[in-house]
Amino acid sequence: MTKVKICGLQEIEHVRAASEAGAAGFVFAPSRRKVSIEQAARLATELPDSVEKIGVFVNADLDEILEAIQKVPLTMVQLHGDETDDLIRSIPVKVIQAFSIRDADDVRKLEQSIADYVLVDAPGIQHRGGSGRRFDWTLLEQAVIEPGRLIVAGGLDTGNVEAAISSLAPYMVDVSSGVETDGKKDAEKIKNFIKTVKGDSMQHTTGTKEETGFFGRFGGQFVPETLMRAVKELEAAYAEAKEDSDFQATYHHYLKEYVGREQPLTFAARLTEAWGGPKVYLKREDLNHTGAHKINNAIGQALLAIRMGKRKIVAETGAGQHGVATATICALLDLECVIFMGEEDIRRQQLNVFRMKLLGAKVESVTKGSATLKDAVNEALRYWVSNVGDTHYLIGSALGPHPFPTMVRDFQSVIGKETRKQIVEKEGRLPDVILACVGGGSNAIGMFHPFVNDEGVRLIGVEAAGEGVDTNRHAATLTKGTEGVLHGAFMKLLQDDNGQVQEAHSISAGLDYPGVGPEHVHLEDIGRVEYKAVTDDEALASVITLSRLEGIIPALESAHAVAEAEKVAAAMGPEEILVICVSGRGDKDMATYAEKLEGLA
Ligand SMILES: O=C(O)c1ccccc1NCC(=O)[C@H](O)[C@H](O)COP(=O)(O)O
Repeated sequence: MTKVKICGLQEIEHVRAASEAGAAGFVFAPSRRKVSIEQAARLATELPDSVEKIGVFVNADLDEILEAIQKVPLTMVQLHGDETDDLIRSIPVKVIQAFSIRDADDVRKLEQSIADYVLVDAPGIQHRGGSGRRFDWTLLEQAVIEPGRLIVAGGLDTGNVEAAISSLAPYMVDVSSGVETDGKKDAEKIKNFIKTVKGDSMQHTTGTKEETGFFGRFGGQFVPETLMRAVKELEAAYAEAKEDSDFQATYHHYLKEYVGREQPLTFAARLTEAWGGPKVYLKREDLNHTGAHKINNAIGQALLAIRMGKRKIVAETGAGQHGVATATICALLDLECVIFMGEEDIRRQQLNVFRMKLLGAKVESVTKGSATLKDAVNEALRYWVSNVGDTHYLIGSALGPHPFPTMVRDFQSVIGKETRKQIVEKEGRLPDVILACVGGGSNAIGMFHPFVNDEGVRLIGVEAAGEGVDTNRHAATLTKGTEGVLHGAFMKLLQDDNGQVQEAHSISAGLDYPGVGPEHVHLEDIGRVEYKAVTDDEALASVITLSRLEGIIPALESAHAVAEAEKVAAAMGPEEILVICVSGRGDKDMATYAEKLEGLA
């Protein structure tokens, strides 16, 4: 499906109108539409991650382009001048090279372009682009250029864009003048242009229909009638909050002042040397207040609950990290807090149980089923059904009925956004490989989401193989599971032939879950993310590796990502870059480490 770029944005209301487009353009070249880097950075915060942020330059020097990539941050760069191939090669994000089309010679020039995309435009009048004029599309009939690289611009509007698409079949259409009235952007025209191009099929471009809660075929709202009202209320409240700059500012205030963000992307020098392959970087979610990534989501949802007038929170917890994060934020914001936790996990995570109680939460022990995370989610959902009037269910992973998977992903995307900015600052380019552990999948989806459109970045999720994926004691849902409904969403899960949910096993309580977030299932389905499984023993060995080489004792969950990273690194070269998300620290796992690693540690 053809993507839309709205170019020359300068005002917040127009940026918001462009939020359903595939791309937004900021002009840094001389023009009446010119913006400063600082202005573009402010405007870009209004756009969802799914929208490409494109900087338009005319013969700018590399330093200016790099500064804008870093500060806005830009995901693509559009060059409208006489830029050299050397400059194009030095740019660490995807590049669009613009060509003015007057005759067949111009068409031959664009065929030689080394850029990722070529943009065809009418010759400028006062400036190099944004003229509002069309060029002769028939000149492109003989052009040798893959449609997947072609972007059409120049004099497009709602009246002619369908004809441009049917005659040129481009990857993207680009408009500026055609969505303006009296030389200023017009929000209605922007929305109409997007609607005209995308029509009813708008949601299919990424293979997701997030506003209806589906990622491809996965997700949805499979809940009893008694919960439907609460789920719909939450959906509407989150849709509003997401667009509300005051809500976003409050959320980011807590991330900075309370959680301690941004967290470093630490270069792991000794690990790099020991593995003898790529440069290894660690994204340090272990340094967050409360010790793991879980607090990023707990803060967002607690603020949303208050916005909805709900001052009681129910949550589930496996390893206890989400329970502690929830109890912490409830203490801070004076909310009543009930946490459901499996009896088996209470035994494994004594320290976190005490922390939750100390913070004022009520911890309810769940003895049903395997007495682990799945059973805790069941009980938390039951509690929510009975108390839905004044209680918010603060789910801890990218699971559950819509809007939970999208909402949790959005709150956790701070991990990937920071990583993206930091690696460009440190290395001037994006990494080759990123790994994160997957239980329900929240740290992984938060890390992966800002990179999903970067085809050159290999994304690897690591599940728990427990005692081996060929035994019946593992939690490798994506590797071994089959499609079905669990906890309100269509996903992959471990189930028997009668659809009965099977018990999962992992030494790590946070990965010990028989389902997985629906967006991960979709990303596996379309082949964008690879999912691997690591055994209990391999994870334990990596706890020692990271502790001894970097002085970082990881959580058992994060150690799974480290173990797979070691295997992946073996096939990589020294010029390559690998990033591991260290989702949490190992304090909570000390009893397990003392028992299992005695004699080794
Ligand atoms: O918009 C400008 O003023 C501009 C100035 C210098 C270089 C590029 C510029 N704009 C790029 C674009 O807006 C689009 O790529 C395209 O040219 C839009 O064309 P149109 O819809 O005809 O305004």
